Amino acid sequence: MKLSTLMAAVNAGQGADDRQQEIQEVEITGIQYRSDRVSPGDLFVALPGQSRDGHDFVEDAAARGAAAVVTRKSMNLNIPVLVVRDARDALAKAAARFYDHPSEKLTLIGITGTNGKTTTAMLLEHMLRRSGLPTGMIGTINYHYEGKSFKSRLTTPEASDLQHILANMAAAGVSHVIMEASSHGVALQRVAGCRFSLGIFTNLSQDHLDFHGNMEAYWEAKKAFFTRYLREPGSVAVINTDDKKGRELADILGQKRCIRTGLGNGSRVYPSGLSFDQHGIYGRLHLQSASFPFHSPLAGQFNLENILCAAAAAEVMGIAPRAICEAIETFSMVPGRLERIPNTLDRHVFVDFSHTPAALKNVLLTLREIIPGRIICVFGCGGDRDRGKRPQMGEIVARYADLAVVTSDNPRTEEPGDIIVDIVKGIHDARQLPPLQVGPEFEQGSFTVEPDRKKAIRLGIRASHPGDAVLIAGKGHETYQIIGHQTLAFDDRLEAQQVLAWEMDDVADTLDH
Ligand SMILES: CC(=O)N[C@H]1[C@@H](OP(=O)(O)OP(=O)(O)OC[C@H]2O[C@@H](n3ccc(=O)[nH]c3=O)[C@H](O)[C@@H]2O)O[C@H](CO)[C@@H](O)[C@@H]1O[C@H](C)C(=O)N[C@@H](C)C(=O)N[C@H](CCC(=O)O)C(=O)O
Ligand SMILES: Nc1ncnc2c1ncn2[C@@H]1O[C@H](COP(=O)(O)OP(=O)(O)OP(=O)(O)O)[C@@H](O)[C@H]1O
Ligand SMILES: N[C@H](CCC[C@H](N)C(=O)O)C(=O)O
Repeated sequence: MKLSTLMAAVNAGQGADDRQQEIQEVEITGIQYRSDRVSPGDLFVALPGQSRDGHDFVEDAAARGAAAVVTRKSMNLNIPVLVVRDARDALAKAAARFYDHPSEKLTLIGITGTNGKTTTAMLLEHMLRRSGLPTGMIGTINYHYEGKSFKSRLTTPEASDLQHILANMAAAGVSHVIMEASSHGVALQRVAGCRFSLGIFTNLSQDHLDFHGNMEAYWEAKKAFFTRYLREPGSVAVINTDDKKGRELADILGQKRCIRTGLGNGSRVYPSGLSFDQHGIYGRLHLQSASFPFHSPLAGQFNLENILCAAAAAEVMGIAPRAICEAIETFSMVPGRLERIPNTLDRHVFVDFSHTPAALKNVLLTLREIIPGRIICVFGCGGDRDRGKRPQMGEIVARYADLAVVTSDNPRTEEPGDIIVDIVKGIHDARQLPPLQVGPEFEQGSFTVEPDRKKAIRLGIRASHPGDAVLIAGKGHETYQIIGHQTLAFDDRLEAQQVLAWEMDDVADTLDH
């Protein structure tokens, strides 16, 4: 593509360069925002970063063969320099133009909210797929379409990666794409350049304040997805109005543009006759055009909210209510979300991606309702992330679990012990216990600290009795642990399986003797 075409798309001025005609003719063969990934012929867009500035990598990009660069200030280089006011906006617009606006060839559905995005997205995908629609998905666990699956580095990919993925999906014949729109994805304009047909809001609670600074800014980012990016005529918002901020959002968007879901008055998609047990959720689902009985193998009130959002969206996409209810019945699990680790020891061992206070509380309350025995929670909090969550999560576990093992999540560049101290403070506040006691066994107050996650999982499972639940929270589907700058192989599910296998062997040995 000619550079002139992209210049028009991003509305760029030309910095310190008078070779006007020559520049317009430059051929661009790709778009890149990381200098170390530049190939000859690429347009390099220098983004402002949190720790560094893309401007510092412009020369690196040029040395690797970039054909032109987009910057926020004029620079002296021997390749064209296009100056823009907003480099993130330019990246998104240039990529959308370069890949020929793929979102306009697709029905694009964006899901935002603190918790429940992946679950709702996968449920909706299941509903559309069962009805024969060629569907793609972009989210935290991976992105996939037409039998192909790719690792996700981010929940919402950077704008140029996103446009590239969408273009590949459109070229492969995908008609509907469901994507998770994280608050970073909105605030950093990764989704600019996308045309959305439908947006879903699940809920808002504390997370990511390391990035947004305060709840108001976090809320603004979520809201902006609907007010800034869901603006096409005919586009629809599905909103969980059992959530307080959901109600606020529905009021802002107005009756015509949104479908309210939930138990509350005024919901257009709602359940009745509900019951919950170990085998899931039962009831009747009232969609806009019809109602049918349903059973979902998923557990808990929070998953009911995800089901209502996905069902309302599927109906807007033209799926028949009966088919929606049948799809709910056959959707049993999202990897790493209340994923049960099977065993013959009568222990209910679950791995769950709850890494926010609200998620942890909901999951613990759900387990309390469906599990007869005690609840043992093995958990930590991520390093280099919202510190305010830590004492809150400690307090929640102190209140809603019977035993706890406080351990490391992904410490990243923080000292694991410092993160644990923040968590334990919340436990003390809730239980008014004496100062932290570190030890291999459970101390008074029924919690212990074991920074090594492998050992912590072992401790948690070994402390359980038949009928008890062990919730290993925080890392869900993750197959790694980030310690310092290293990403090491680690999977809560495999660790739990190994401990359970040893325990089962011990039982077998005891029976043999
Ligand atoms: C907080 C955040 O989102 N940071 C993103 C940001 O990184 P940054 O500001 O730290 O970048 P930086 O390292 O300072 O570098 C500045 C610029 O120089 C460029 N650079 C840097 C080094 C180099 O050698 N060459 C080069 O060109 C970088 O590409 C970047 O454009 O810009 C980078 C490039 O665009 C992103 O990859 C990076 O995401 C990081 C990896 C990240 O972990 N983000 C997480 C927090 C995130 O976005 N999560 C959300 C939320 C998920 C949820 O809801 O739970 C997600 O959507 O995944
Ligand atoms: N609707 C919900 N409300 C509150 N908690 C939820 C809800 N749905 C799921 N959870 C909890 O949040 C965890 C993460 O769920 P899910 O992956 O669906 O959310 P997400 O928004 O995609 O998360 P992330 O943004 O971190 O990728 C689950 O393991 C569960 O504990
Ligand atoms: N997308 C989220 C996932 C957090 C998962 C948790 N295991 C952690 O590392 O804090 C983040 O990067 O903040």
